[in-house]
Amino acid sequence: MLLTIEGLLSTDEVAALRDELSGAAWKDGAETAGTRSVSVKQNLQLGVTDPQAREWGNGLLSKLGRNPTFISASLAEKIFPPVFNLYQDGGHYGCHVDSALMRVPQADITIRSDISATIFLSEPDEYEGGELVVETEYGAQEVKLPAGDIVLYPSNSLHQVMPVTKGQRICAITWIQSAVADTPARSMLFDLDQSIQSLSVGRDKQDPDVDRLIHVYHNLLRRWAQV
Ligand SMILES: O=C(O)CCC(=O)C(=O)O
Ligand SMILES: [Fe+2]
Repeated sequence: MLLTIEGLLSTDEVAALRDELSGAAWKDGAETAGTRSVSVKQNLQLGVTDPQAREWGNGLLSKLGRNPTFISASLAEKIFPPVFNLYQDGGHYGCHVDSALMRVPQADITIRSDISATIFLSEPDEYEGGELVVETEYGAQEVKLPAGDIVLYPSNSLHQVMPVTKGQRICAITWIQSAVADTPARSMLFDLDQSIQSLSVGRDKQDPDVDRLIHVYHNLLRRWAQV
């Protein structure tokens, strides 16, 4: 499931974050690449060990934690502290799948990456190239979203960031361990939840049909969730 959520951050929130990031001490992203992906990764990064990045990342985590679509789609159990990426001068990230297990530095936590997420912090007209290309069961999909939007995709999908040939592409990325690791199961739960939400509108609070669907939702979640 490849899902985009519009307006996770408002225009003002993006502007404030961009302002802070403009003075940040960016590091070579190759330092944090896995042994194989190091050969395909060319960007600048602000990692979890940077106290300021940690603080800005926490701001993003609280936005995610309050977004109903994100909550319903991800069923997040654990979220990796967001990392900030900057691509420029041909910077790119070649085709890869994300590492399955990610240890959170300075914390005794390991996260299994079920879902990968990119929060776009540059407007599409600020840079050329830089599309996030994700292989899906229906073929490759190119993603280049307005600043403040987020895309979620399964971490086991092959994906790449095309070279940024002009301007700068700044984004935040994170990985989510979901209570439901299986993508098709999680996707069905999301569809069911979305339908329950829209069917509930204008109906009695105790509508028996909506109630039955809610019971089905929870009983499927009980069957599939691992916590
Ligand atoms: O910048 C992006 O949109 C994704 C980057 C990526 O795939 C990664 O850092 O693993
Ligand atoms: Fe990736």
